[in-house]
Amino acid sequence: MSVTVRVPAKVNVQLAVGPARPDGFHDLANVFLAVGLYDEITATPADTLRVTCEGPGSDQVPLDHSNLAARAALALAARYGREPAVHLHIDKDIPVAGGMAGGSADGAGALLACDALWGTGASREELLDICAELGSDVPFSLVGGAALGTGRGERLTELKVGGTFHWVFAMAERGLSTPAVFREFDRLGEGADIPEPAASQAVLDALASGDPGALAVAVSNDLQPAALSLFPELSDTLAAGRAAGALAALVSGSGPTTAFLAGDADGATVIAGVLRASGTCASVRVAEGAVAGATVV
Ligand SMILES: C[C@@](CO)(OP(=O)(O)O)[C@H](O)COP(=O)(O)OP(=O)(O)OC[C@H]1O[C@@H](n2ccc(N)nc2=O)[C@H](O)[C@@H]1O
Ligand SMILES: Nc1ncnc2c1ncn2[C@@H]1O[C@H](COP(=O)(O)OP(=O)(O)O)[C@@H](O)[C@H]1O
Repeated sequence: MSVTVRVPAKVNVQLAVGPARPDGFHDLANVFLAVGLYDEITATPADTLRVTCEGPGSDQVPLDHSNLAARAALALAARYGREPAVHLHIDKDIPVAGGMAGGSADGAGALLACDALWGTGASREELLDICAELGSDVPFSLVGGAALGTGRGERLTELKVGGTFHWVFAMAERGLSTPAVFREFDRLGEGADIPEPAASQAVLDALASGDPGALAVAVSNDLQPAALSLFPELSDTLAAGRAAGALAALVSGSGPTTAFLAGDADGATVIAGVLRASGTCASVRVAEGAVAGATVV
């Protein structure tokens, strides 16, 4: 018997970053939107814990116990006093090290898959606790939809979404390390008075109304200058998407994936075509949001 779980990627429609905390993390006001690019995680009984991965970028995914899927299985097994005897296979479609929470998706997916396979019956709260131990973005991968993440992003408040938003994502030739982007944020802000992060009412209202024009003027990403500083070529991708008619163009989270908001599905197709022909990115995908979080299929 096997259990397969499908988990979406995310884009941050607001990412407000506070000063570095004593523990090295940053307080955030992180407005997540789950979008329809998916990893699938299949859990099958096995003699010992084993991870395999296929799909674009899978050669950059660790297959040892540092993999977030393996860490999720180990955490659940430890909590329920059982052996983590499971083969976790990741079918990857979320760009690796792309700022779209692919590793987090695999962590949340493996947790849900093992819970179902082992009949653990963990409560939603327990699963969310384990997710928060695994990483700041992992709880959102479980929940999906749209949510405001506070603290380091792990404390979630679900948000209303009043319509479908059409996105285009441009994948870069190489990845960016999330800790490196936060370090660059600190370096760029040295000596400045960085305010405590707060959710933007304009972003929350735009999500609730489902109006892409309103969302386009409200989106923001405090990590964008740091990502552009480490990866200046991303400015060309952003410019190409804007010229193609994107209502908004921004770096997704810590990058380097760039995200383009379209007015409708046809607009997204046009933007995707222009970006593909622009030579400013490695590949291009179209996806809608909000979509559901980790789901057993
Ligand atoms: C920036 C965001 C935006 O959603 O995601 P990505 O764009 O990378 O996917 C997240 O905050 C990333 O979350 P996640 O990838 O789970 O990060 P974690 O494993 O918890 O932390 C990795 C490292 O990022 C930095 N970090 C992360 C979260 C946070 N609030 N403050 C931080 O300073 C720390 O250096 C930490 O050691
Ligand atoms: N299951 C996983 N899938 C992808 N990367 C993983 C996974 N587990 C651990 N990692 C590590 O996490 C790093 C960040 O990857 P990822 O989560 O895809 O990007 P991001 O944090 O930018 O959204 C990778 O470079 C890789 O070393």
